[in-house]
Amino acid sequence: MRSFIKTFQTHGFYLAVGLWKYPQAHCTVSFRICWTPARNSRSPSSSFVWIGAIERDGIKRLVAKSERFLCTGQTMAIGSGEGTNQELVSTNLEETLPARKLLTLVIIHHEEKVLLGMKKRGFGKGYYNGFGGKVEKGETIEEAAARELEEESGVTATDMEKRGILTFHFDNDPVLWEVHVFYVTKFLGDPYETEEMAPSWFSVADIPYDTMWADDPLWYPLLLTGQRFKGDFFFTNTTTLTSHSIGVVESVS
Ligand SMILES: Nc1ncnc2c1[nH]c(=O)n2[C@H]1C[C@H](O)[C@@H](COP(=O)(O)OP(=O)(O)OP(=O)(O)O)O1
Repeated sequence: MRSFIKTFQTHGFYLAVGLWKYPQAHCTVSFRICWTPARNSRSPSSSFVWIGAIERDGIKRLVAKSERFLCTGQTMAIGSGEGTNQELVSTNLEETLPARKLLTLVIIHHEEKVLLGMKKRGFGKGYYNGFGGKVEKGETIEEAAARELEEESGVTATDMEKRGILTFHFDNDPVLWEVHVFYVTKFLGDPYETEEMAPSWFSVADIPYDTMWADDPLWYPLLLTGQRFKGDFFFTNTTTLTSHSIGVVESVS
């Protein structure tokens, strides 16, 4: 986290600005407060108080309106203000963040080979991919990853490790897809074809990127060489990758 708070005095007003950056959460929180000091305890000053904003994934939302307050010595009373903040979206921080759907993706790398499944139905049909799906209510991301792997390939992971977080942005869907990528080298059972996936082993040199999601060649090499990573991928028409950013990170949480 990076942060700063600064105060200024100008034309009889005080101004405080603060900024907190949370790079891992792609998030910046800022505020501005402007006030006039009380001249004495019987002569309260009034002013406008703060504007708060949160910026996430490049989208800035204002989350607090200006309010008038009265300040007498140590006592501050917040009253209804004349906020002129036209861009106000909500005073509830949670409501201002873009909605996210959580998904999992498990890649098995065993004896120099990678297990991929041909998706037989639904989203991504016709692509080879790892095994995974949506996190359901009441389960952790790790539980969802283990469940989806078993449901789609029939195998049980015994050394699952989270290695990456991929965020997918679609031009036709305001909801961001946050995919948590897990790496597995040990498992129980033999993979078999299920209703959703037909599994096959590929040597690393023969990974069929031509029949995979367009982002895959950008991060599989990181995954398969032991790195941790975070990336953002922007798609139009669901499958056309138009831009991306990806970085190696020390830890993924
Ligand atoms: N662009 C990209 N690259 C790599 N992997 C993925 C994407 N987009 C994705 O959605 N995925 C992954 C993430 C998930 O593992 C699957 C999609 O999950 P889905 O099959 O829709 O989820 P389920 O819960 O299994 O769905 P149901 O069919 O059961 O409704 O692809």
